Amino acid sequence: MPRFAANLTMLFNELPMLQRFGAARRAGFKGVEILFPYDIPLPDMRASARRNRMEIVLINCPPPNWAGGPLGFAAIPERKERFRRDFERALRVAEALSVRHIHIMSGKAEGAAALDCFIDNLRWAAGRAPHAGLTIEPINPIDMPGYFMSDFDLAETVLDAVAAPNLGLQFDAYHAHRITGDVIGCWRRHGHRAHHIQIAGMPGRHEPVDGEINYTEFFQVLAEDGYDGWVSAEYAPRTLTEAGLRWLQEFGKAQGQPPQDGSRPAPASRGRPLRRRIAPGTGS
Ligand SMILES: O=C(O)C(=O)[C@H](O)CO
Ligand SMILES: [Mg+2]
Repeated sequence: MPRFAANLTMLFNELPMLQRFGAARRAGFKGVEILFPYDIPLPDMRASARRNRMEIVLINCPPPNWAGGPLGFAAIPERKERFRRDFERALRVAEALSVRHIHIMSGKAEGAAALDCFIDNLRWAAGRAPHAGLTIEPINPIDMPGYFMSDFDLAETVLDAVAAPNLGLQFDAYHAHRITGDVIGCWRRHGHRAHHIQIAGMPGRHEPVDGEINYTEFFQVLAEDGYDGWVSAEYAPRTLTEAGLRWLQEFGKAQGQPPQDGSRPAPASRGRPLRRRIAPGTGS
């Protein structure tokens, strides 16, 4: 049964960040994502998460600069040092907040050198923090032109090349729709690699209701596949967040029975909260 998380960078932004943890708990979420955890004192975030018994499920490395700035550095050969510095910072935050996944953003790049660089950086990160859950996420080229990690088959190539158990696919159904036009088909091809799921409606990236993506069917397929990881709401509320949360009650109940015949690939590891402090440079 999926557990639902709220992306606090996009939801409840009627409130200051530290008050959003409580609002998410009261709304029925069990966890949160924070794309920009770098400008809030860690003790305050840790206290707010603990007070509301909310797991921090995902943070970004680095925060996406939606104001037209860089969107990560992991696939940019001449920015390797910057990527590794960003990752060390993200790892410190993830350890301090017991975060389950660090989403590594590729940045804008293209070609074989970018692919080699991305694979090399991910191998380094997976070895630097073997107990950290790491994800890569295909992001559609309409919303993010030039972004390197823009395709699910490319993500599979990278995941196969890195072959690290703590590196998985971040399956954003909104991007899957914009890239392939077939969320269910994309899930059937790639979902067994998914360590984390995000959802949003189309058009407009609002609440996951109505619109072009059939989330009732998607959640039924997740139930049949026995997906037991997190599903995070990463959307822009049409009005106040609370006014658009009917879907959470609806989908929180929708459950099927996973097939007993093993006809679907076993779900990949879904990661776990990062608890062990890993001495710098030891990889252990
Ligand atoms: O853009 C998305 O869908 C993401 O999940 C990134 O982490 C934030 O840009
Ligand atoms: Mg996403």
